[in-house]
Amino acid sequence: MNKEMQETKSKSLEEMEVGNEEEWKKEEAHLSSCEEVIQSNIDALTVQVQQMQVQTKEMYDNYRSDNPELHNELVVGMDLQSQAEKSLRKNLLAKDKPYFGRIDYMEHGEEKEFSLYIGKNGVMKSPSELLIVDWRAPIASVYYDSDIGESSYPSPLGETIFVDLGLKRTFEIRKGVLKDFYDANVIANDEFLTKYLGKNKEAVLGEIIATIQKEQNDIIRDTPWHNIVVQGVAGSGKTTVAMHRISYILYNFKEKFHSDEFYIIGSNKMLLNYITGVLPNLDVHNINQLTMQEFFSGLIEKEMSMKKGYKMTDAFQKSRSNSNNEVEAGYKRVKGSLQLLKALEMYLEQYIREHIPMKEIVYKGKTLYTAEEIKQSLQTFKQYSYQEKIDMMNKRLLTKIRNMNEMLGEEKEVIKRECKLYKDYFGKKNEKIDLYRVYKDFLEDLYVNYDKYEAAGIKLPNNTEILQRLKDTFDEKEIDLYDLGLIAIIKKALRDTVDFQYVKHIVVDEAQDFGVIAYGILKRLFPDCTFTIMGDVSQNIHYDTGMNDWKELREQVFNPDKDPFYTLAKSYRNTVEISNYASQVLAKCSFETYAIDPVIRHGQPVIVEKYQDFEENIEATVSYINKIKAGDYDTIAVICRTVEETKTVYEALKDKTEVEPWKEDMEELKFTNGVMVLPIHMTKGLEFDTVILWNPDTKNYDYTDAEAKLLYVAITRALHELYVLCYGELSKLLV
Ligand SMILES: Nc1ncnc2c1ncn2[C@@H]1O[C@H](COP(=O)(O)OP(=O)(O)OP(=O)(O)O)[C@@H](O)[C@H]1O
Repeated sequence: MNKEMQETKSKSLEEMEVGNEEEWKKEEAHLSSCEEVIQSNIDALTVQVQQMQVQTKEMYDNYRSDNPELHNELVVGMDLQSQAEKSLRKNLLAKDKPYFGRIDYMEHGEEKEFSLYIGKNGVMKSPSELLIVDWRAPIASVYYDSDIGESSYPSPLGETIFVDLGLKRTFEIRKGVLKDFYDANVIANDEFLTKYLGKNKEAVLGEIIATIQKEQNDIIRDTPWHNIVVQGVAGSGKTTVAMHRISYILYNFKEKFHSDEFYIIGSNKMLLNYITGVLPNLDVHNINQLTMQEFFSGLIEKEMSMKKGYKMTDAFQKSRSNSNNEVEAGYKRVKGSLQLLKALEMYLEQYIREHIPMKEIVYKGKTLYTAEEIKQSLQTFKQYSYQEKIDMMNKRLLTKIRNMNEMLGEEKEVIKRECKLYKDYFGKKNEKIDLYRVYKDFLEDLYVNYDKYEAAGIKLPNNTEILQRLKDTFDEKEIDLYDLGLIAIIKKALRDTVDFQYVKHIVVDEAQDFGVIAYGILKRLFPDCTFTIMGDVSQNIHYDTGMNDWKELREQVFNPDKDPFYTLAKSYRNTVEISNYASQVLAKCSFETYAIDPVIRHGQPVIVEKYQDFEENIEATVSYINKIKAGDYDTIAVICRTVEETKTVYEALKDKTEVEPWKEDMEELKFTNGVMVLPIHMTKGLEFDTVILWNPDTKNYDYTDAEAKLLYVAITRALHELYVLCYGELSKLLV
């Protein structure tokens, strides 16, 4: 929809909705009374904060570490100051747009109707009187969950409170002026959403607090005490919902969850920057955001020194995502499979058994430990690493030796000497375990002793070429994120467990792109951490390694009885025309797909054009880009199949029209307004006003499930317009 259409649309809505002049006046009066309160809060808090800053400075200047009273005063003073600053910040944020929603409701059994205004931030009129309720508060759930009539919400104490919802109103307020409002019983949901979705796209993910839908609200407000897995079609709001969920959790569970214990994991930096850009707006600060590769390598930081000469491989740089070569495909599948993790765990158990002496310890004629007791002790220290086990067992043994010698009345010197003899009995303190070496040995063992793993029920491919490829790749010092994750497993099992205690919640976006093994590894490394997993198996761009269904993750990594699985079918991003075009691609696949239910928002038809050759295709691309730029849209992507093709197209375009500069290291790319020429895998999770799909011909996209997933990703990046410009024979997936 162009700007003109948008304006006509909102005008007609205004006419429909603002019939009731009296209501309009009341709302205007309410808004200005709120604004007055907010302004007076701001004035009072500004003074308060200034005074507190002076007091805190004084306390600092007079601080003496030997005066505990002064210390306490300083701590309390700083706490009060930060609360006042926070309050001031909230009021300042509320100034231009104090609220977006209102609910009128009556609790069952009560006679009084309450009217609550809901905003991005809660604002108090006085210490005991609420002016605006925060969207994350339990009662605000009613706004998102229900239409007019019966509804309920969970009280902070966990009981369900039933209410009758009499009014649900959404406001449009700009710079403190009421522009419009809509009542839920008057305007159809899709029509209402269309107003929000027709807008141009900035190169940042937006917040949706005014229009969160019930099925999204359920996910946002689900407890952080268990894991959740969300399958949502392209554009169904997975990423947006995940960011709002973080905000919700940090607001409602502040005692238990702190932002620095939260991790957002994504597939590349550009995506991470794009999605986390919304967080400050949602009152979330100091969250960790990392690619999976960075996350794993951070856990084995010391080992990561490049002096070892290992280089990271990028599946896309090297080859196309689907593999015709059986060994290559098999290799990728093993890399992503839980079986490899199980095999490593079996190897590590064996390693520990072989390295810790298990035989009876007889000392001065007396048995200090039977072999069985040693075995049992190891069992007791199960959650500890090999090194920690050794240290604890050595300590226990030394105590026994010391006690025995003391009982025998030995001299101190003798006892010292005896203890020295046994101090490393179970193994050395700070054993220098080379984690890479252990991993290398494991891969060798897998190759040589395949039968042993098979006998233990571990299902590895019975193909020596694949096992050889596993070991050779690592020998050639090529390493990927799964290797890093497995090395982290070795670190936790053999060296120390302390580095693995500070992660409370992990959110993974585009989760389908990682093999299920990545989640197995994370769960083993952080057993007490919970996960929010967001993905769409139809968008798995690492076909052989990533996940093409959720079964294994749900059943083998998580607990399907405890950890809920959600599906999101409504798609908010694309016009109906683009969404239908994407659905047709999925319909050609053999895998089970999830139905897409687009919000009814129409745009221009998808344009599919055929050209003679590369040059003509470039000319057409330039001409469309110029036309689009002259119009209303700000973000444009030319999406190519591979990195090499992207570079060629970029080189051909750059002198003919303005495009974002090329980056050899794609991790340095930043999502900006303007024209970006990108390979498909870099567009994951992003959205653009307009997409030009570059040459989707039969050579670029075979008629396979893997290629269909790639095309589906590319097509669904477009919000308003899609141009398919091809000079080869159009891929069979698109006809
Ligand atoms: N309830 C909503 N109200 C308004 N806009 C919404 C709503 N939910 C999602 N959107 C919009 O839909 C678009 C897609 O959202 P998002 O990127 O979170 O989807 P996604 O499921 O992660 O997509 P993909 O899997 O294709 O990357 C965004 O522009 C987002 O603002």
